[in-house]
Amino acid sequence: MSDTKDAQNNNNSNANGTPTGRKPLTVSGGATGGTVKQSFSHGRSKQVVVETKKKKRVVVPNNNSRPGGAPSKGGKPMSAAAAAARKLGLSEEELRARQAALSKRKADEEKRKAERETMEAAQKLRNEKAKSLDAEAKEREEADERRRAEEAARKQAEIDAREAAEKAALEAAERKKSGGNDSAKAETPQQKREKRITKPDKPSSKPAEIKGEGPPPDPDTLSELGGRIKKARPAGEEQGDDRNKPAPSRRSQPKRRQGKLTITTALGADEDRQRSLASYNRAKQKERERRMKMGKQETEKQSREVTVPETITVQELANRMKERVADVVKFMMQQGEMIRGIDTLDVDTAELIVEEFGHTIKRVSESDVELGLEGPADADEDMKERPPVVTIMGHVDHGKTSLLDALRQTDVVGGEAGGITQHIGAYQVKVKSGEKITFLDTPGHAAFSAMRARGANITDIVIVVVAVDDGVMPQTIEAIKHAKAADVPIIIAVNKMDKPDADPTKVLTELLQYDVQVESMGGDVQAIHVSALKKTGLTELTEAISMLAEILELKANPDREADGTVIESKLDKGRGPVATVLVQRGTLKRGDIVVAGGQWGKVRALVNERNQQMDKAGPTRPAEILGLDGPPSPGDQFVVVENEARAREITAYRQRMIKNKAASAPSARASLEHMLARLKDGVVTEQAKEAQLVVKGDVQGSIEAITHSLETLSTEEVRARVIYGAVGGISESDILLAKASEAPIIAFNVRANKQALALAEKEGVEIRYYSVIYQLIDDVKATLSGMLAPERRETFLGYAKVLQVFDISKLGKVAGCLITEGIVKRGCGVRLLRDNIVIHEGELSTLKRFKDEVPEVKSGMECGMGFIGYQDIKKDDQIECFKVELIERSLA
Ligand SMILES: Nc1nc2c(ncn2[C@@H]2O[C@H](COP(=O)(O)OP(=O)(O)OP(=O)(O)O)[C@@H](O)[C@H]2O)c(=O)[nH]1
Repeated sequence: MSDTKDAQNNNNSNANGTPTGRKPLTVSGGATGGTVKQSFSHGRSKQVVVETKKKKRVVVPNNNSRPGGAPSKGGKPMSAAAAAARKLGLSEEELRARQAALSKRKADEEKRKAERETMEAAQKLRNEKAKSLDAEAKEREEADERRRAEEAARKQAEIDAREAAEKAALEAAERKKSGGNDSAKAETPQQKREKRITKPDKPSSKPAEIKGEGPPPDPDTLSELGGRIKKARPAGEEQGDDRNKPAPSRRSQPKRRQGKLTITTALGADEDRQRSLASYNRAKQKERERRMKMGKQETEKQSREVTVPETITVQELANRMKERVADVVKFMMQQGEMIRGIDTLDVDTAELIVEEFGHTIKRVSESDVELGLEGPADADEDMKERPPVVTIMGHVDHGKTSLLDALRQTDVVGGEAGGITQHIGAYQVKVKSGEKITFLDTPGHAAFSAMRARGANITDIVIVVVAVDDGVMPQTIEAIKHAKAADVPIIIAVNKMDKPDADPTKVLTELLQYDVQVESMGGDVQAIHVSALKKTGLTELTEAISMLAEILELKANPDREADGTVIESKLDKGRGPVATVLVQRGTLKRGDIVVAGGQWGKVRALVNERNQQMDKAGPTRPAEILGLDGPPSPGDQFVVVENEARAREITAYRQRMIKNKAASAPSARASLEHMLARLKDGVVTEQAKEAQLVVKGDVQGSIEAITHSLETLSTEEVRARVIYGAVGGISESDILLAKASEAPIIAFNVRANKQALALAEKEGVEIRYYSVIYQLIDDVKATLSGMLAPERRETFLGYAKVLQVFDISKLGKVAGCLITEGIVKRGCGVRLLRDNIVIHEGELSTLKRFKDEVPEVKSGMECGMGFIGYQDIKKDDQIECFKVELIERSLA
């Protein structure tokens, strides 16, 4: 390896002649090459090519040698840059590059700095701008606050000034009254000032006047005006009246500068403001009171014509006057009357109030709502023929129902449409001649007489059915009376003519007694012999009806709003309230708004006796109507009205009337008049016992019949009263009502629903079910009999004479007696007689023979007798002993 070293040494000396002690590094790159002879053992050698790689040179600062160690060309002196570069151990280019880089960096830094400064300046500018905006907003706010405060103060000043004016005016008036003209002349300057201040018409200018004219108000005036005149100043300032503007007070000046009005300053620090707002409220209140007092004089107030019925609530009256209820109540309080909004006023009191509030009253009757309900009368030319309405009456079992059934079958339409299927209280048949007849299907029992009477009133013809075998009976006579009272012509139907030995002449002769003279006997009453069973004489009967109808010239105007009468009503489970009505005038149409008694509704459906839907029903057409809000009462009038509002108004009035009637009913019984009447009749004045009942029935007619029958059961001692009677099944509300009144429920052909049953069981309400009216009446009769006070029957037992009176510590006074007559029994009734005068009546407490209590003591024996709660027994007193029995009574 020594060869290699040599070669290197050669290379070193060749490249650089300077003795550096180490091999100089060459700048010029690239590999330098050469060959070396390499000797091996055994004398062998080899030429080896040596390649030298250029290495990176490490620059030592104080090393002056250049890379490669080459001196400058030609030995010329180096430039300053070169020297510097050399000094740094860099080439001139490197130095220049380095310097350029340095100067570039410096320039960049300066540029960035400049940018930063610009941005900072812009930010600063923005901040300043925002600050100034904030300040402006603040200023604006402060200005607004100030304006508001000044406005409030100005308003306050106006109010104060007005008050002062009123006061001054009042005082002036008083002075005028008391002192006449002299006092007016002797007006003090202060009064004059006050007058000026309170000029009423220009309130806005008043504060200015206060300051602008005359001397400042003296302290007395200020105190009279509540010291508020001073506050008018800000208003004057606002108006720009600077002439007499006082120098702003020191107090107010800094406040303005303080800027924004805070809650603290408003509530605490600013006493002026607080006082001002409070007094503003007071002034407002005063103003209201003044308006209330001087309501009549208010020029802007509208005077109204107030419609007032006989009674009106305070609330309603206030509404109609367009006044506040509180004002009306206040006014009445001033009159010494404490009333509330819900209280009812009579028309005279209402008039007083109405006039006080500056209105005029128009007195009306409450029933005026019904005015014009029936519509105008029909003109003759509008009248058209209508079918007759026929009612069948007669005595029980004379064949009314059978005859109605037979007549129903005469209907020629019936065959085609399946016949009359519904029992709806009224139906129309078309007889062979093509004429129509409407029959009212009224039951014949006496209990239904009230309904029958109504039937007679709406009917054109009455058919009195008399069974040929039975003749004229009480209800036959009643039927004739009803028909005559209603001035309705009669047709006599002598029924059961199929019976053997039928003698109609006997019946017709009998009728003469009741002022019914048939044609065959020279009268004008038609008598037809019929057999409902055999269906004979029916054509003759319908012909007689048609003939009579022709004579009666029955007409009605079909082209108008319908009205008529309710024949029957019920609460149908599926269909709701259903009313059978008979149209008497006009034509009832589906969709019409109908008022029927206290109920109203829109006719949802019209159904005929064949259960067919109809679009309309003309005069004397019976129809069931659906859509009412409740079942009306039989006999109620129905009428078609123009709109729902009218319907509501009328029904509300009618319901009120019904309620009033119900409310006044019990008090009428307990009235003085009633009591006097009873005394006159020699009736005992003891309060009658009352059996209260809740009646639920299938149809309204049954309810009426039951109520009527029960009323007839009542005596002076006991009375049955139906507190509630309604159509429909028994509901929970019925049970609750019955429970509240401790009344049993009478269910006629109706049942209770599941919930009602459970409730009845829970509440212990008794429900009695009936389907026969007689049974119901008998049951109630038995109940009433039970309520009758039992008869007290007294039986004489014996007499005892007091021989001696003992005072026994535990028993009190005990009389040692001798039984002079009859027998004395333990616990019997006793009367203590002294000189034949009854001084005590009571019961025996003890009856002893010697020391033992005994059940009885007979005549001639001695015994000890003590009285319950009575001690005043004396020697020689007589004791009458008697037995009392209570005997049950029953209604006749
Ligand atoms: N022989 C005969 N019996 C008749 C005739 N009409 C009715 N009856 C019978 O008389 C009885 C009573 O008949 P109804 O039609 O129920 O008599 P009503 O007047 O309607 O009876 P109430 O509804 O209870 O008032 C029944 O048994 C009928 O069969 C008739 O023309 N001839």
